[in-house]
Amino acid sequence: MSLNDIKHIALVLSGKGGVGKSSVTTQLALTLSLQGYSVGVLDVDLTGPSIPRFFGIENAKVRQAPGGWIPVPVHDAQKPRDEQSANGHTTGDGEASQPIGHGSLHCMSLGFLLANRGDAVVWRGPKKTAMVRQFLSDVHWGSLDYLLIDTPPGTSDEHISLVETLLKEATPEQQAGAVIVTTPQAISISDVKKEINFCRKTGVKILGVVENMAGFVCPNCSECTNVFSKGGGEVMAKEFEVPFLGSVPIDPMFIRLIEEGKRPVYPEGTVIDGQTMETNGHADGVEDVGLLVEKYTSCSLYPIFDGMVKQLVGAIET
Ligand SMILES: Nc1ncnc2c1ncn2[C@@H]1O[C@H](COP(=O)(O)OP(=O)(O)OP(=O)(O)O)[C@@H](O)[C@H]1O
Ligand code: SF4
Repeated sequence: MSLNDIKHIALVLSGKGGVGKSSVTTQLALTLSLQGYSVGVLDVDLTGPSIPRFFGIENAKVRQAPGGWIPVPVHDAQKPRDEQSANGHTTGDGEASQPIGHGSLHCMSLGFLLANRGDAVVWRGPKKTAMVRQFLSDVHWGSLDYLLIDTPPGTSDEHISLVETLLKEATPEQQAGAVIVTTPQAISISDVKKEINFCRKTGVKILGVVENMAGFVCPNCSECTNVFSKGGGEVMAKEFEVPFLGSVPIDPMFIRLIEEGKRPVYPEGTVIDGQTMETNGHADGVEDVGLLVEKYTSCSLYPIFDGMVKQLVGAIET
């Protein structure tokens, strides 16, 4: 089975669309890999598979091997985790880790297989469930520390059967639990209450709640203004006795990071601003991993996710 060599599998859930579930999945995955873990991202958000776009690999082609699909590499490991000193990449309390090496990051998404982006939206429940089952059995992930699964937003019966399908394929030891993403607006908060009930009904452990789009980071002075009331996620997490993982503001730089996410294709040895671009060949041609990591770690959201990931890893691995 393709999930055999995966240590921990975590779901990313949201009660409604557009709250930043895919963004949070992308950032958790990038941060985990920058902390040295080998990571896979499975995008089963069949209503709008956006993860390939967020990683800048939407034109990648999935390779078919004799028993299944080969996931698309976002980047390969630069330095295996066991070569990093135990605390060597931590700069101190509250400071983000310095990425002195990183683990591998691979992605599989329905988006790679659809000829037409709107195709999956009109599928009926059983077809979606069959597709998810195939994703779980036919992708060659190899050995992974973490597999993050970006799920479709909602708590309908269809979602319950989808999550049940996911859980059936993983052993209880592999099932780390779910991260719930919300925004500070009341409607989204009430949706997250449904999501908590959903997890309790399906037997999924809740790893914690992330409050996304809590405030706006000014691109001129980096001041963070709370556009909507902030803190609802934390209050609600307390009320339901689930961990609160943190608040993430809107940072326009993150949007640029995605819009400019398409990695330029440099011929070997191209020099830009006095720097020779490093290249490595992948399914989508040649990609510049250094640029992706550099852009990501310079965004104001990176230290927030760095702290969040340490909290999550602590909760999962202890
Ligand atoms: N913290 C943030 N700062 C800046 N932009 C953000 C942030 N979070 C999300 N966005 C932007 O908001 C938009 C919606 O985010 P995203 O696609 O992650 O939401 P979603 O909940 O996965 O949506 P869907 O349900 O459609 O899959 C994206 O364009 C994303 O770039
Ligand atoms: S936060 Fe300050 S610098 Fe930024 S837009 Fe507002 S007034 Fe201008």
